[in-house]
Amino acid sequence: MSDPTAPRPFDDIRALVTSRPAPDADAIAATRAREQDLTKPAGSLGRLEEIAAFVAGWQGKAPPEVSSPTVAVFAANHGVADQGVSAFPASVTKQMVENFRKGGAAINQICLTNDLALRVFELALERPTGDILLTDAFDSERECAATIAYGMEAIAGEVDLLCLGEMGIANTAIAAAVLHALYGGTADEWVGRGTGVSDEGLAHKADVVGRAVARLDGERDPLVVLQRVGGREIAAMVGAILAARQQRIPVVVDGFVTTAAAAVVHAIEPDAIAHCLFGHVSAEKAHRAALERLGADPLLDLGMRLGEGTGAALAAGLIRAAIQTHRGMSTFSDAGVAGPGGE
Ligand SMILES: O=C(O)c1ccc[n+]([C@@H]2O[C@H](COP(=O)([O-])O)[C@@H](O)[C@H]2O)c1
Ligand SMILES: Cc1cc2nc[nH]c2cc1C
Repeated sequence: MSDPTAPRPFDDIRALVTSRPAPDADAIAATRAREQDLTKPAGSLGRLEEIAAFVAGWQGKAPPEVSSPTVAVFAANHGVADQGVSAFPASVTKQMVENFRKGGAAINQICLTNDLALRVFELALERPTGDILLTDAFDSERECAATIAYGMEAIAGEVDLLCLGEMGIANTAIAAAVLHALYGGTADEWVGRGTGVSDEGLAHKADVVGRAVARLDGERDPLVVLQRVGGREIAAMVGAILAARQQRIPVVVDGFVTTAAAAVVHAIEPDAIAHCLFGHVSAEKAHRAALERLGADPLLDLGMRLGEGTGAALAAGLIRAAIQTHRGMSTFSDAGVAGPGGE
């Protein structure tokens, strides 16, 4: 028998979603008005113009400003790696974290290119979550909620644009399980090659994910799905997305695995990811289908499938350009340039 007086940590998370702030309509209107006066034909910067208004709305600031953009990478290990669902051994997660710290990974170079701060969060790598084929990932609601709360640290200090990424061998199987549990269909539809499994490996991965999700008996509560077939980096990214919303910080989501975190939040309340931009569509097979479920239109499509926040960090360069053009360009009258139909 469950104790009806026991604390329900997921209720606190649901309450946080309910109390979310809305974008600032005045800041959006002021940004759109200035955009019309800048020395270019109206609309000619395309999506960059929408991005400037989007950032202004969440920041409640016109003109919008991005001076402390940050990439947060959450690293975790997964018991399901024991089932042979990745092309790489689980030890690579920790080794890549060391590589991030020494500056030798792709994400370090993209952060240098786009002048982004990098924060790496290690989530108990020596203690993988439960193997979802056999048991729940998190032992309890409390442990899952604590990991969500830990992810809220991503925005501590000065952060005005948050790019989210992850590192975790076997986590494309975990992301596929979460999406399969939330959206139904078949496991085949949601699994892809991740780090590069063979045809045979792909069929085995689909079998493992299908059987893991079958354990749920149709359970679709997003936080329960996260607890039972999710993982620590996905839980932490859920927390980061929720905390950023409370602080009105726009978020840039990375690839397939990060999108699974956004999908959990969206399944609680679709509007709760309204402050998120989607950096790219990954080459992981089911990423496009997941983005469609979220109504997301990714900024880039470069055939990347790395994770680490690389797609989000590349897109942050575009977002920086959107803000810089909006802030720095002259108006027609200041520059002495004739406006449409003018002298
Ligand atoms: O997010 C993506 O789009 C993505 C697609 C393929 C691979 N990954 C990365 O590769 C790792 C997971 O792949 P796997 O094959 O071990 O499940 C993990 O570290 C992810 O960051 C990430
Ligand atoms: C080498 C390597 C780097 C990664 N970065 C993100 N996921 C990764 C997986 C592997 C295997």
